[in-house]
Amino acid sequence: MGNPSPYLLEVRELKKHYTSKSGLLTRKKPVVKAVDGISLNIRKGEILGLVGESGCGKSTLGRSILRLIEPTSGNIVFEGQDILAYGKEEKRMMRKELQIIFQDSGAALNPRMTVGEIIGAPLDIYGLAQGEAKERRINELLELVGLNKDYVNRFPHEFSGGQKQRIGIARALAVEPKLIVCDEPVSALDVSVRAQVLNLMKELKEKLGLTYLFISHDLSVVHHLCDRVAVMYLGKIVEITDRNELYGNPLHPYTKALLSAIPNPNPEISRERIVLEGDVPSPSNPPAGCSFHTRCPYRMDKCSVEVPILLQTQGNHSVSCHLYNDEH
Ligand SMILES: Nc1ncnc2c1ncn2[C@@H]1O[C@H](COP(=O)(O)OP(=O)(O)OP(=O)(O)O)[C@@H](O)[C@H]1O
Repeated sequence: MGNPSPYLLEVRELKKHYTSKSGLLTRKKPVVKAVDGISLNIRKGEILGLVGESGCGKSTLGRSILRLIEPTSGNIVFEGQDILAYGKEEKRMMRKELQIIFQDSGAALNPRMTVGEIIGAPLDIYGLAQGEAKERRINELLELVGLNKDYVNRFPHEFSGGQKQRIGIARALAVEPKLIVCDEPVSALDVSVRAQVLNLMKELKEKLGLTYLFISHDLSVVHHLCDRVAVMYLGKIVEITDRNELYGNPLHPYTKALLSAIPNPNPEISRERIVLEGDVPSPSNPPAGCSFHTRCPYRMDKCSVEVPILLQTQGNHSVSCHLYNDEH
């Protein structure tokens, strides 16, 4: 039976609560609500950006989608199948469809393996190519990511940061995945090579019909690449909409503050700088009501009591904030 849903991936009410080991001796174990009830969809061929400050739960969400971390509750539906219900073998096969690219590609590459061995390993694991066919495929993958096929016998330490990230991308592509979770893939790179790697990722997406969940704390990078953007704060999505809508008409005070911190290339458009008060609260003890209210310049009395729902305001634009919930 085909997949009647228009979405490649559907995440429903996903939670990942970590139970800290340091609480073993105390009566109540502290629970870190890293992902706390997230719902989102990704269409085939789309790039969904996921932004938010450090510690808001972006990586936990990305890794939970691949089941590299087991979620606490919720549903993850990929091509119409609930992947959280998968057993060991189904999960192994699922990893062929869903791949990840990490920020620190250097650390993710085995220093004792040659580039050919690194890229060839997934081909062996899934029995995709052997002998000459495997060699051809490795060369093809190197070419695809813009690396010379003569590099095949070199080791990771012989490459620059940008080249290592290209090797990581080639390894992820080896199994012909449908969805790639890109976890801060250019954050560790020099500014001069960032654009090259981002352009490569965009080209590969078009050429191979890929779909990305693109995690970044850098809103300029997300603007360059993504079709839609989800903004995350303390384990929850606070706003999600099309890229141009988010950058042109941000609704949530947190999104407005994040955008106001990006240097403005056009001096004719003056943007009010919103400075947030205080630090991000701990996800093991999030504030009651709207979790952003402790830092929000527009907070009202009800914000410290009631949790706002993620409400669709117009078209594709959803926001969770009492300022808008009251209007609709
Ligand atoms: N294994 C773990 N055990 C307990 N807490 C964890 C664990 N992994 C992450 N956390 C906590 O969960 C929260 C979310 O972390 P996560 O790494 O997902 O955030 P992030 O938005 O990706 O941050 P960054 O951009 O810094 O990587 C943080 O408070 C973090 O300390």
